[in-house]
Amino acid sequence: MSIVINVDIRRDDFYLPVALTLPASGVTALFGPSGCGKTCLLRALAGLDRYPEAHISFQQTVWQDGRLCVPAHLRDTAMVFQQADLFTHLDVAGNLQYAERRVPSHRQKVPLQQIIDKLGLEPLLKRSVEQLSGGERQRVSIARALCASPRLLLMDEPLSGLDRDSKQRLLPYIETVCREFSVPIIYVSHALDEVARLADHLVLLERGQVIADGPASGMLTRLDLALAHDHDAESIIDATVESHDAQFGLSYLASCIGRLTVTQAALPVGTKVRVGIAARDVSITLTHQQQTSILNIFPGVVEQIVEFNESQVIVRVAAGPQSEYAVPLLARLTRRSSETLQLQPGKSVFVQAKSVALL
Ligand SMILES: Nc1ncnc2c1ncn2[C@@H]1O[C@H](COP(=O)(O)OP(=O)(O)OP(=O)(O)O)[C@@H](O)[C@H]1O
Repeated sequence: MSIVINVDIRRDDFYLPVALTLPASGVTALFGPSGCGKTCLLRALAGLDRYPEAHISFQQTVWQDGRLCVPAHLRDTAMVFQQADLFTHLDVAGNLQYAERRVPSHRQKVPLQQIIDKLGLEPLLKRSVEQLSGGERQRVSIARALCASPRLLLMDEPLSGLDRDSKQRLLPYIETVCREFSVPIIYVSHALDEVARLADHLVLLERGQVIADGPASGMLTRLDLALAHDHDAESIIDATVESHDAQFGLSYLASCIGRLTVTQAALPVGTKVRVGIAARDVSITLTHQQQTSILNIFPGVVEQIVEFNESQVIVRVAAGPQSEYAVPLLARLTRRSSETLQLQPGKSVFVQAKSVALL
């Protein structure tokens, strides 16, 4: 099941050739700097802008094949923009009901109450739009988009107008939408922290060019891409809450590289989470250290080493139980340490993560 996009985007002197096959599940982030063409690509997918000779299909449905073009309102997509465009003359409930009424009768509707419950909107239903905070408005916008029972949700920097706290509060709701309603999301952003938290698949754009695309954990740690060279570069790991240790204020997570230890999280056992490990917080040893304060230590094998600056290198290690090194992790070390340990591709090592953060 995939989304196929073949389109040459032309806007005055801007040109972006796109040939992508994306998964029709999970969150796919379109990531890149301002002006690289993220919104243009999203609009082409939504059918808001048309380009001749394009081929766009969603699962088995062809949305455009050259001149044959399904108009935007028949593509079963819904959009959430940077600024919530809610009807100000209606209260929150009115906005949701309006969207729900517009779903064509042949389409299966997502029950409105389910959307209200999952997005925690019950206390806001009678509020006028003007009485909502920025974060609440965006939450209502997401709910309204869901009321349209879309097969694909398109989000254009939905968090960029919000402060840090509002953003942190809204992010879990976006995950909820994708998981609980099984709606794939195409998510435009130029914020690396949002992408690390949300994306399953990542499309990297630079001005007028699709640089690369692939599963997010691999893309964030590819040493030939700029993301791994960012000062705040991190590796991501999907995990499940396994148990809590109240005595020490810790939580233990099951992941495919082994058991992770994090600061105790108020999450039920079984909750799916994602953790981030900053490259600057990872060190490498040749033997499994026993007498150390570090709790997160995993075996791995060095895949690649590149220069970060004149004194530091970035090492990409495939970590996990031997014979199935599954997860790429980045470590930023001094060049001197790398030479002292004689690190080279293929060498077996242990990665030690000083800090593992729930995203
Ligand atoms: N309607 C238009 N007419 C002419 N040029 C346009 C039009 N829309 C976009 N462009 C140009 O296309 C390029 C890509 O724009 P786009 O909005 O897709 O970038 P973006 O990556 O979404 O940027 P941002 O993160 O700032 O929103 C830019 O150079 C922009 O000026």
